[in-house]
Amino acid sequence: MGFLLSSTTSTSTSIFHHKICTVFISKQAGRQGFDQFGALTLKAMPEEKSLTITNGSSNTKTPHVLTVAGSDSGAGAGIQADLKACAARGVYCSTVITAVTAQNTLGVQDVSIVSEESVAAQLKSVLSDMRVDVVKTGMLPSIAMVKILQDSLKQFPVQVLVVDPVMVSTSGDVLAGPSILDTFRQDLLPMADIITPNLKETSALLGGKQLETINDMRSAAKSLHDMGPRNVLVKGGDLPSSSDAVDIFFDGKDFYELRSSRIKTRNTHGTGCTLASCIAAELAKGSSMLSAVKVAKRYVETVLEYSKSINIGNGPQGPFDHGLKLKRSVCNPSRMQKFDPSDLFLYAVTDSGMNKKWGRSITDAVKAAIDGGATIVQIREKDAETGDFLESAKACLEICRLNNIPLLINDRMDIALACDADGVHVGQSDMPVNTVRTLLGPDKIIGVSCKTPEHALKAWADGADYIGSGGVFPTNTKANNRTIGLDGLKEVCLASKLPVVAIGGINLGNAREVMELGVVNLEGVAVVSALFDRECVEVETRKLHGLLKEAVGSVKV
Ligand SMILES: Nc1ncnc2c1ncn2[C@@H]1O[C@H](COP(=O)(O)OP(=O)(O)O)[C@@H](O)[C@H]1O
Ligand SMILES: Cc1ncc(COP(=O)(O)O)c(N)n1
Ligand SMILES: [Mg+2]
Repeated sequence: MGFLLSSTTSTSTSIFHHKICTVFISKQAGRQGFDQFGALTLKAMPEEKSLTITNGSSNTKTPHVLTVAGSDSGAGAGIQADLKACAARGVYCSTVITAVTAQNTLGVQDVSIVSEESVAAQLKSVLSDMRVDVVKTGMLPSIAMVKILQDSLKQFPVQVLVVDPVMVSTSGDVLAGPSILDTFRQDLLPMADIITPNLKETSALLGGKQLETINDMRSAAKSLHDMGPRNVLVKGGDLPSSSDAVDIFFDGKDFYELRSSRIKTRNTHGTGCTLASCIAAELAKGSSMLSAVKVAKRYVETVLEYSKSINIGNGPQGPFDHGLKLKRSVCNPSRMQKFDPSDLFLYAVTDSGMNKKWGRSITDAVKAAIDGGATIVQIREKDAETGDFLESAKACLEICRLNNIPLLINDRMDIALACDADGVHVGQSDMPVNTVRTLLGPDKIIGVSCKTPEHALKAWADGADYIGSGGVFPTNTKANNRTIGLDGLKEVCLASKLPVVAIGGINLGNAREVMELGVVNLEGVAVVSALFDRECVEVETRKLHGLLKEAVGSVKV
């Protein structure tokens, strides 16, 4: 994905742009950094006009955008897009609904305008109580609503106003008629810190001006700026002559050409609302205007690319996936069922050293363990490089998913997230369990190594799903690992509110003793050497599986 920004002064005659990866070029000198989408950026510079939000105690303030817009029943645009965009960008979003539209991927079927009293009351409710940083407007379907907004903001001022002068949807349907134009020009635009019209809206605001080239967009941005807004972003999503998606940003002094690749997709319904909300969200977080616009554009490009093949509705214009989650659950379904403690019955933990010693790949090792009856797999690659570890994890995950066996990653939460593994197993000195739970979310499996009843109780309180307790017997796999013995294991099991898997030196010779401890929450054994430091993993796993079944007299499918 390329994305380029170039800057020229308003007096310069030509816009220059260099399509070199993701480097932004500015005539102004500034510090370089990377934004959250990986693009090299120029940090806000002293001379750059900044709309930085100053919230006294800004460290503890939750950034808050209020969107004043119409509802879209198809949830691709309008209020629904604004809520999703703000959520995706980590900003709280409250809502004032100005109209209820019946919309889908075919277009707009009905518009019902909310009463002026209700809009005024909604504005008052939110603005009088909640500390709103940025107000973002979308569909304002009547002159009265613009006036109400103006009055409300006089009574309850906010620091920034982002105006998306919605008039025509991407589908071409009219959402605010031409009678509103004078009010937009005279009242709304002068209040705005930034306006974000699309080409049709730009043309309408300028009395029907033809817009066919990037130069036309540039002069239009200047004309709109003359109407009073502090900044103008003319969006070129619909510019037919351009193979890239080019927007022109003008701050009254400099023009910036924001260029990204044009994603080939039908799923562009709501791009305008999303862009404006994302700008508002970044401003609420304290960004300067130019950085906010750059991040928002990159966000739109990223979500369009990610969502290009999702399939919602039968019409020509589909919505996209603000949260970057839908495709994963459709194309790469994770194990949908919840964690089942009986999965811990025969827990195979890989060891890169042993696989190397026996000349087998990690995927062969995992496959053999599953064929022999392993009921859960953990990949433990202490020495692997991150890139190699990720590739191994992805390959093992494919095998595990085919066999409906959960795959956990030892310690490396980043690897688990990157490959969408079923969970992680952490030790006492790894990332704290409550942090792992926050980062992995409620659905992933988290296991913790515990040696004491105190560890076990903490694991439960912190949100783990199971504990691994040991080393039960002496083992070579872990240096300096205190052995707790069968008594220690039993003590931990009795204290634990979570299911337990025993670990440490367990093999065909002692597994029976472990399973016969007679504590209900001891679900199984985790094994490294007894499976992987052997010539034939499948045979060893099968033998251990048989022995465990005999020991508990139950069958694990
Ligand atoms: N196919 C696309 N690929 C990449 N970016 C796009 C695409 N379509 C629109 N955009 C971007 O989405 C944003 C919204 O633009 P636009 O579609 O022109 O506005 P609106 O949705 O209000 O009609 C702009 O930043 C534009 O460049
Ligand atoms: C309620 C509502 N507000 C705004 C738009 C503009 O949508 P788009 O971003 O597709 O131009 C819309 N279609 N519906
Ligand atoms: Mg659009």
